[in-house]
Amino acid sequence: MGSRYGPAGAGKTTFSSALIQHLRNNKRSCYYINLDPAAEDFVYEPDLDIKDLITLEDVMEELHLGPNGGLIYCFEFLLENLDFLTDPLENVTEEYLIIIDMPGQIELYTHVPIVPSLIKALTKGSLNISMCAAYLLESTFIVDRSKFFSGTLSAMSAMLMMELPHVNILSKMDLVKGQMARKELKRYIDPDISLLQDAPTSGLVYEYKDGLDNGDPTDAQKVVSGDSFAKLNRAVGQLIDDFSLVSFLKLDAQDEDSVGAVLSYIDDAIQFHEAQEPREPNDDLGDGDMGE
Ligand SMILES: Nc1nc2c(ncn2[C@@H]2O[C@H](COP(=O)(O)OP(=O)(O)OP(=O)(O)O)[C@@H](O)[C@H]2O)c(=O)[nH]1
Repeated sequence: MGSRYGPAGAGKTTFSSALIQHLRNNKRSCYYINLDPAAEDFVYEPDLDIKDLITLEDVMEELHLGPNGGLIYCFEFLLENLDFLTDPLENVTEEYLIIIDMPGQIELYTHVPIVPSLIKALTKGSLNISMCAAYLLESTFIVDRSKFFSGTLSAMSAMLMMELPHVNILSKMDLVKGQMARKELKRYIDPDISLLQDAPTSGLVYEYKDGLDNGDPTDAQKVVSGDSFAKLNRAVGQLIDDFSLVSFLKLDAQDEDSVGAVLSYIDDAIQFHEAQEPREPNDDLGDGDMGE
């Protein structure tokens, strides 16, 4: 099973459609699930759509919630009604690739334990599905290095939270192809932290009295610029380098070879995961416990 997520507009739904087309062309079965309660236009109608359970529009209107609060509510509701998702999946056999298209809001993967609970429901128990997460970051972020590294950090944070085989993808490669030398592009595919160290150090960092951040910059005891940013960039770069976890696959959703290449990485990640010894369940650990 592949689950697609990443920032809004990164190309998740387009990739899902391209993947379905590719699977069809290669006579492979797939089962397409939409878990974005605000998604509307689909090239391929989902086999299962969260909107048949709950829609973001209804939640925002009836509960007077904003889009982010509404989205969290929709997912909490889904967790309370998990049969909606798990019952149909009981009948989906192993040869199917299940594609789950997820909403773009990154909060869902980094701030609240909703997605890990969902993953647990699908990977454990009678379903026992082998999952792989695919994180899409738009390649045009490359033009702004800070934005690119911020996306890289989000990918890392989500990887740690989800604890799944994970592929990171730079989407919309057709938009940057030809605009950047291959050698330069390679520095983003396997992030080269010196890119971050070279990043501009303009901007301000505020330090608050007694470390108290009341959100009001006028209270700042000391305003630091330049050097502090350079130091922060170095520390963040070191963190990314130390983990050595983040590298990107290139995707142009309009190019079938590119879609096929990404899919083969996803297949490999799933197979590799399946070949691993199943982890012993540890019932002593609560849901919030990160384990070892
Ligand atoms: N040039 C180019 N455009 C793309 C590609 N993939 C997606 N797009 C465009 O990017 C826009 C957003 O794509 P979506 O697939 O809707 O992105 P998403 O991540 O599902 O968006 P949300 O569901 O809003 O989070 C659309 O206009 C797509 O046509 C690509 O590989 N190349």
